Amino acid sequence: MSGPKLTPMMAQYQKMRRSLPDDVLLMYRLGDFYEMFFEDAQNAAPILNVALTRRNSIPMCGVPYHAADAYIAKLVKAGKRVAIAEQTSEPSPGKIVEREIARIISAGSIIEAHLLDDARPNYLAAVYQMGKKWGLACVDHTTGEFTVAEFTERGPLDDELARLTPSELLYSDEQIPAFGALPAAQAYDAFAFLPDPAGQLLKDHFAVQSLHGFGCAEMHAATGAAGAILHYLIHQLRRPCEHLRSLKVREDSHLVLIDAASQANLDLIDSRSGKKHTLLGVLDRTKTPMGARLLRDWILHPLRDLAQLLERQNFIADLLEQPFILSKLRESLQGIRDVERTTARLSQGAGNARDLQALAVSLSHIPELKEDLATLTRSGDLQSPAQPRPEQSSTENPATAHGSLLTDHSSNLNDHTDLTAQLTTALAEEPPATLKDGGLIADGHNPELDELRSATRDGKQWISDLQAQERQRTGIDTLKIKFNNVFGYFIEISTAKLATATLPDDYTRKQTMANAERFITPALKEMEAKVLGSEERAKKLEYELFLELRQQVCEHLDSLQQTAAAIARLDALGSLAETAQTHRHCRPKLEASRAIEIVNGRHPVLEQTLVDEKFVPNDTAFDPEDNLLQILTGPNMAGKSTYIRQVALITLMAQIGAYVPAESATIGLVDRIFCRVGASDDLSRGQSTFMVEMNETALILNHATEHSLVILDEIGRGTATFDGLSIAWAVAEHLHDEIKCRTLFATHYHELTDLSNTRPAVTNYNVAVREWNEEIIFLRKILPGAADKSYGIQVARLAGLPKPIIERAKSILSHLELNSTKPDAKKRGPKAKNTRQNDMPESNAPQLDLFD
Ligand SMILES: Nc1ncnc2c1ncn2[C@@H]1O[C@H](COP(=O)(O)OP(=O)(O)OP(=O)(O)O)[C@@H](O)[C@H]1O
Repeated sequence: MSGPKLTPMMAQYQKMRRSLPDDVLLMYRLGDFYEMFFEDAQNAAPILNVALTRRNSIPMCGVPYHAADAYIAKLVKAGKRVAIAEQTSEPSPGKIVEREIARIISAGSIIEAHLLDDARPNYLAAVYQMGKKWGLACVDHTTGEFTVAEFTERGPLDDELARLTPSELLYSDEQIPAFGALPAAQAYDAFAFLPDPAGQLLKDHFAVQSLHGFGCAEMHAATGAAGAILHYLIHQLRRPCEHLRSLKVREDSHLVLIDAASQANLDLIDSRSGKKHTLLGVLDRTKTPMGARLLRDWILHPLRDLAQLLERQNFIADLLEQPFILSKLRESLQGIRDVERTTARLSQGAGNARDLQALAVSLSHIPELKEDLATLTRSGDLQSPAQPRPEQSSTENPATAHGSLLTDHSSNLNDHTDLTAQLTTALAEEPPATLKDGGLIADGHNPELDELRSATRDGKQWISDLQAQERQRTGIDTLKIKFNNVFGYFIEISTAKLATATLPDDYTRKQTMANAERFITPALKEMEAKVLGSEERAKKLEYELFLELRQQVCEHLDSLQQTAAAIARLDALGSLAETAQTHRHCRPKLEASRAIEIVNGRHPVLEQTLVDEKFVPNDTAFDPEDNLLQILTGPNMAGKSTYIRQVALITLMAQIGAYVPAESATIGLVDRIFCRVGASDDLSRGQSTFMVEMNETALILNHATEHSLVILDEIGRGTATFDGLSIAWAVAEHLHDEIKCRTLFATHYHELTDLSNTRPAVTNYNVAVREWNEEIIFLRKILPGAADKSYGIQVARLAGLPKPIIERAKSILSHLELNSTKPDAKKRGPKAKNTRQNDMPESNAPQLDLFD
């Protein structure tokens, strides 16, 4: 940056700027403003919508410091990282004010509540590849959650990233080809990822001899990533990391794996039609942000572990048996704020008195929660534990399952009575958001503060009494005592009154206004010094007392984190119980089998959002011996996709421990759920409809096991009919013969129904419709057997296709049916031919010989 000679201040700026990575914007405190210069100013001004000016030909822009948060938020949302340089010395003549970078704010490390979504975590992740291992580490800096995982294939790593959707993703700057294209990816110093320095940094941070205690001593790829995150937070972003207390290994062998495409296809947490139309939208009745985040995590990470699932189910059952306790528990939770994020913020030296107050309010509800749990335990004990509940699996021990989660909750809920009392008595009723302007601490908490406050009050009273005295002394009845920031207190007399009055000798003229004159007296200034002095001292003292209180909170960091986690679990389970109660969900029987039996199952989301129609329930039965691959045919719009997704969602809900929308259900636990639906382009990755479809199908064929559940909605439609049908046929055969997984296959290829003739465990189903006066009536009922017709043209008419087109289509259809060589073609409907002729196809090529 050549140009005019730099002032000492600009030289200081340049030095600081050079110490930062190029893409970090530097906001540099200058009095009441944060200023940006050079390219930073040019980049930031349009994002912030502020004027770009020039001084000595240096481009600059600035924002007032008191409104900086909103501006920083805009920059972070625009994907920028922002360094904040604060003044660290008082201005003094002839000396340049010293400045230091206080912190760097980046999307993955923000802790400011207004920049965050309460209901979702905010992850900073790192990935690292070592040979055939992919390591992943993930920190939620807002809560202190720190996890690691390792993968032996790249696909599951990408799936987990899709679930976590980190706001920022670090990768080694030597591994750009592997990770550079991932969303939010950012290269970071390769050295920080090396197992030795990374492991050492982790050990130093957690003050442990080895990482064995965390179960990840041998996970070098993952701990490399974890070490790099810590390095980045501490050394580059300069963030306090006290609240990162342990490392947790995410074991995917305990989880039902759901790949990124299936997650999207099942509308688990996001959907194009909004949150209301997602599974999370239906299940989330949580009362606290912690509960909301946990429930979201459960939906993305269903469990395979029967014991854990039964624990969750039993707890929900207990709550449902005691509806009074359920509503009491939820009422208590209502009063609890984000203990997890508040504690994390306070432990990082951030947060204000309102955070302390929110914490105190939250903690004050813990005794009620504990009481609710105690009542549940007592009522649980009254029911004979020797009698398993009818819905329970025979493999469980009901007494243990009932007790352990309750005991767990109770013992992890620490009521922190002393801390709560201390905070409640110390804090003012309505403290401000600022820290240094006073008003934080309640009267009666600190004698010195009380004295200073009363001195201020007395002084102010003296000053206000002075007005009456001075009016009497001068005979001017309009004389006023006023205050401003420049002169402090002064006496103001209108020019008109002055003309006729004689002022006392101790009046000194201070300022002449258009219609008035301002004066001071030694007595007034003396009292002013006392008032302002004590006010200043009081503010300082309040700030110190606040820091003391914050420090006390930090001393309870571990137990507060533990309490927050227990609240989150109670809230998530309470929410599932409430949903079960409201929507008449039933407790599914869980077992380690390959069966699924659902009576009168409903689609959890659609049944809540249907407006004109009533949802029609349907049964499902999978049996490993003779009903493993179900082929579902039926007209467009009949309800095929809804039905097959409903089965996947019920299975998934059962495996987060929730109740399910059915009259009864038995779910043989699945290890993975695959859901491939419809054809969609992935233009952003430059893939055609057909390629996306085949990629997803390949993923299923390569990864499904006999314990998986596979939902296929139309495969092979993105290519020529014969090719598509052949692929669909071969896929179905492979799933049935080789993988032997439970599969629901919705298709318009009616030919596929012939598979049931040669395969023992293939069963055909169709969605019932009725024809009436050329109209089609959807009955939404799944019946055994193949569909007899497609009704495509009727549905097209319902959709509003012009009449001439419909008529023409009908005549083409009857011609096609007549010309088809397949004996039962007429019964089954049209078989489009792979032809480019404009008029009727002439060819008589047999369609199904391929498979006969
Ligand atoms: N069981 C049901 N009860 C009530 N309405 C239903 C039911 N199933 C589906 N519907 C309604 O029918 C609409 C179409 O359902 P769906 O998309 O499942 O049909 P489809 O057979 O898969 O159609 P296509 O073959 O064209 O993809 C849904 O949006 C819903 O409004």
